[in-house]
Amino acid sequence: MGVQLPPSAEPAAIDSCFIIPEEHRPKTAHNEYISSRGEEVPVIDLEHLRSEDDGRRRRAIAAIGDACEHWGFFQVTNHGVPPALIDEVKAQARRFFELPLEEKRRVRRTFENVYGYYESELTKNVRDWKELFDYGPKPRPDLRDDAPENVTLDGHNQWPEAPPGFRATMENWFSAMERLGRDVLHGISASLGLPPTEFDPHYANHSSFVRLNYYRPCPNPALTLGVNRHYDAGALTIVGQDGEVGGLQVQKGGEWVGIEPRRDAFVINIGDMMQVWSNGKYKSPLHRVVVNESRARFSVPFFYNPAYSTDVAPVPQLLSAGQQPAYRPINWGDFRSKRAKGDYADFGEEVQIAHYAL
Ligand SMILES: O=C(O)CCC(=O)C(=O)O
Ligand SMILES: [Fe+2]
Repeated sequence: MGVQLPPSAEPAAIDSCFIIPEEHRPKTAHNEYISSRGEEVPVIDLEHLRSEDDGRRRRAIAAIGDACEHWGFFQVTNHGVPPALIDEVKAQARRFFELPLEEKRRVRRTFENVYGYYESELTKNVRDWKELFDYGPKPRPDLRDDAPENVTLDGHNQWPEAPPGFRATMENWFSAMERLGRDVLHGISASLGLPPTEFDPHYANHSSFVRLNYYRPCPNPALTLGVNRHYDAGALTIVGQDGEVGGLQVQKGGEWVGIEPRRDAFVINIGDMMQVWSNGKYKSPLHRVVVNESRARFSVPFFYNPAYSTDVAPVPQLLSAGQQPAYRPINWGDFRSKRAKGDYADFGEEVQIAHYAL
């Protein structure tokens, strides 16, 4: 006798534009955070980086190096970002994403201006199960957002009228992320055996931006992804995670491992440009976001990237005598614009750093 499933056990239908090919569908749930080998993404106390105690500082730097080599991901605690600001950003983002669609579309991003609201980002040419809002630096805060001085290669910031105070909160957040980005970058640089300030000259006119991500509950999370598998193109990403709802996963040893959401931590991952600078010692990790049936998830990555004019190449001091660089120089602005095109439409294979390997 056949077993009759109750109707509620039938998988719910979702629009086909969100459905990803069978072999890339998620098998690891949003709330699994330990690998089959019992490993977890390392957590590093940033306080130790500021310590007067040499031994402590060296151990923290070594832990960063180890995490960058073996995971490409780590979490940082004692990061110095005020908890009240973190709560405010989450509350403002939630208020914004809960606005009616027509309201959000008033600040919709366009092909010419990547900043603003977007509800249909494509990663690997499938639609991601999420909404986002991007904004970037404002070199001249005293001038209008669309003044020529504030228009970059990416466009200019567009701010919604509601919720009240949204813009001020997000501008404070940008400054807090610049400070944290610099601290983490110094730690990573030191972990490579370089002066902590090695990369600072490339950051005078940095091209960093903030993304607010909102992942609604999904009736069939097994068929889709919040963000499909990808490498971050830039140097360094700092992710403020939803303190409760997990979903971010990194691939390690052929297995997808979830990153535990912690209220007291930021998630750091390195990107393609750091892989090139380190001559492949540090690996830009493949990662993705899975969604779930019952709870919305919020995240706020800060992509801490060098100036667009930067030619990124393996740092010569990291090459031992006679060793050849593994990559030819990559102009960051050029690489970024090629990669970004894949966000809008199917332009065929996305540009990857493998194309620059020597
Ligand atoms: O939502 C997250 O935790 C991370 C999203 C992500 O990987 C990205 O936006 O590049
Ligand atoms: Fe990412």
